[in-house]
Amino acid sequence: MTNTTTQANSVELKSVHKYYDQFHALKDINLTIREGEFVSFLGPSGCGKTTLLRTIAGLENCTDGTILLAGEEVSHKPARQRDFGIVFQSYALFPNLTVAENVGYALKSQKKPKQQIKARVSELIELVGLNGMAERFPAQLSGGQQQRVALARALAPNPKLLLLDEPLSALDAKVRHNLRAELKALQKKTGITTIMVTHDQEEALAISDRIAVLNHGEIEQIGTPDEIYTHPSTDFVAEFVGTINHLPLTKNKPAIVVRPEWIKLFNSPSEQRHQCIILATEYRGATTRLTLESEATTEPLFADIATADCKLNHFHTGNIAWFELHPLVYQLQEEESQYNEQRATEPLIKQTQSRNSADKSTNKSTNKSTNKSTNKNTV
Ligand SMILES: Nc1ncnc2c1ncn2[C@@H]1O[C@H](COP(=O)(O)OP(=O)(O)OP(=O)(O)O)[C@@H](O)[C@H]1O
Repeated sequence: MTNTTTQANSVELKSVHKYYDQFHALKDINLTIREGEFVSFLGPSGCGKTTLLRTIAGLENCTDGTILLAGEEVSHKPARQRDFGIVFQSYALFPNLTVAENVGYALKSQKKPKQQIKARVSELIELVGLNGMAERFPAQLSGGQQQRVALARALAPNPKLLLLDEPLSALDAKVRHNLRAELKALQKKTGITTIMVTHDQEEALAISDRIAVLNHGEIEQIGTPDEIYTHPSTDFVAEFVGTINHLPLTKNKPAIVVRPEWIKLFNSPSEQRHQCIILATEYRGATTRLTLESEATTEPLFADIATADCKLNHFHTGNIAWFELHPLVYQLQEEESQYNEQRATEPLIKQTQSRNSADKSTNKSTNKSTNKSTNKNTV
């Protein structure tokens, strides 16, 4: 991607802080969202996701820092002067207006010509899959349908930015799942720059181009779903976005995150397999979560095994089995080693210009100590 600040519909935050009286809710937020990107703010309750979204919208003032929308500074502009559409968890539709009237509401307020409003409303009703429901009232719609209306209403004035505050949380699992896929398709079709707040890691992984993981008002990591899941930069990110086992595989190699589905289980030994006992099983439908105890590790391991394999191989509580790690784990460890070596040598190069060689070892150990995850298990 090219320089984001020149992109028409990008969002840029520089050193943004937000205080509620003495409480520091957002701490030095630096973030660039590219035109057409779908970015999710993910994190536990109270970490500041909604505050960050509302600050971008101008529904909260930022205490310090700069916010640019489409290259224009809006840090102190009121919400009505920022060009966004917003969808809340609670739908917030006008109960006394029909679907068509709800969708066309903003256009009517802008005194657009009637024919233009009618055409745009029809286009949007079709876009969100509500054909034939234009004359219904919100109370005559399901939750998923109401959220489609809210989405159409937010998109009607053709805003530069779409803000979604937990838009799917109030829906039941099946509807949420379907609407999530539709939302992603719709966002790609319209190309609108979108920010979504969610506390649901699976949802964020499924729908986003990039995810910003927040913790205590700070961005812990921003990256693609795969970067966040496979290369979490802190223990907090690793544990929030899935389950982890920490395994330093060989001495002098970095400890890395091993996801439960990266453990393979067998009912016979081999050279690279480690014997274990199955301490517990948790049925999850397609997969079963096994807790394994092994002399090769100092802590129990979590392994997600296809339920069909568990049945065939009698992986039941109390039984003996043998585990090995998926080859991906060794590849990731190699990548991690190279990355750490790079990090350790970069400052050294700079230092040789100004310091003597005796400083090198100190610097290297400092870098090592900042590496993520100290580990307990050894395989
Ligand atoms: N108006 C307010 N006055 C004082 N503190 C507030 C206000 N709004 C939010 N906070 C505090 O700021 C912090 C962040 O709140 P925020 O609603 O942004 O969190 P969140 O990550 O969206 O959480 P959730 O997922 O539960 O909605 C919380 O500790 C909250 O109590």
